[in-house]
Amino acid sequence: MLTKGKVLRALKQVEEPDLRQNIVDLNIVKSIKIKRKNIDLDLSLITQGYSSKKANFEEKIKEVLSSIGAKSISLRFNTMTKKEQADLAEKLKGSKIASNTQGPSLMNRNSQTTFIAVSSGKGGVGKSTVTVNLAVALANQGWRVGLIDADIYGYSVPQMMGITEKPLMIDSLTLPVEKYGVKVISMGFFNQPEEPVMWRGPMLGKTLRYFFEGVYWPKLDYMLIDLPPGTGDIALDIHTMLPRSKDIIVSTPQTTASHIAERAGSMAIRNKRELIGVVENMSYLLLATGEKEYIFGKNGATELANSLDTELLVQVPIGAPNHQSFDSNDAYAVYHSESVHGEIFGELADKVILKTSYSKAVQEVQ
Ligand SMILES: Nc1ncnc2c1ncn2[C@@H]1O[C@H](COP(=O)(O)OP(=O)(O)OP(=O)(O)O)[C@@H](O)[C@H]1O
Repeated sequence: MLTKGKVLRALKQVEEPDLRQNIVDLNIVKSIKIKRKNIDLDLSLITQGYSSKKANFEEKIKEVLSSIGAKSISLRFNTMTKKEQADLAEKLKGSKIASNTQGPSLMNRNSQTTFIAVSSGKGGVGKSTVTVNLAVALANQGWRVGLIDADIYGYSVPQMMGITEKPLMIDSLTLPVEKYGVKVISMGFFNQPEEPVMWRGPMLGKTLRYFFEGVYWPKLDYMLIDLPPGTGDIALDIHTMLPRSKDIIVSTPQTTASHIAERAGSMAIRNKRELIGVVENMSYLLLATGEKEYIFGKNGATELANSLDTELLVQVPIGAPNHQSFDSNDAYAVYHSESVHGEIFGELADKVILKTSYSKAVQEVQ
């Protein structure tokens, strides 16, 4: 016989896709009526914007209820009131709701998330391209990945990933936007396109802090941070906020770029942070014959890695992602996982996982 208890138990298997919490704990299930094998549910969606994902959600509910013997299932959807949203935001902020989310405790000492800051000494070398594609490659392997676009003035991640959606807000809590399995937050979500960001100094620090603490991050294995170029305030702020973060330095083959990248790397070393290694971008042209033409010279990044006493992780050739169309919604900087570039980023993900898992294991043993 179907009982409310059985139905609730079954519904606990259904997750709200943004918060990755079961819909019973989130107070989404408002009422359950059972008549023999017919179930009638009232559900309250967290926000209106969420309704685009309703289809998946409906399917999963029907699946779990059928599995306990329901023959007909009817669902009625509503949206939470402002008061219900505020209560939920409060609960989430206190992380009272469940232990499998990080919530605002992303930076707490016991967090299992590996923070990786991607920096470059100079702008335009492909730092954001590397961050985005590494994030996607890690997510493709099933890791839970977040990406903070900390380039507050020069944000480019939303456009690069083809994100047109805005983040969901539950009262004062912001939910990151998910694309290609990566949870993303960027200043670009809070501004109109082309609007210059006029904030300076303290506001910048506050924005960054909000990205870490005011955003509801689900539990993550990796959090990638796309730093602004150079060794300026934001880079320093991040490193003060996240002393445990590890660094990847992006450079191009030209010696000048490497020299500047070296400054970013030396800063990491001075601050006693772990350098995962160097990524050389725009290293060569891949000719139709399969040969590599090193048009900007060959040894820049190897020398850089040697001088920083670290490893050259991968060399990424010159070449744009080969999309079918280039309409404005295309993720113009995300390479297909089976392309030459995609495979190189897969290799980069493997190296990053190996290097960071090793140091994690060592930390755990100590
Ligand atoms: N391997 C590559 N081949 C071809 N074009 C590339 C490659 N890597 C990056 N680009 C292009 O170069 C430009 C700069 O890249 P990107 O924005 O990633 O650099 P950045 O270092 O993050 O720049 P900024 O410092 O301005 O944020 C972009 O138009 C990007 O699409």
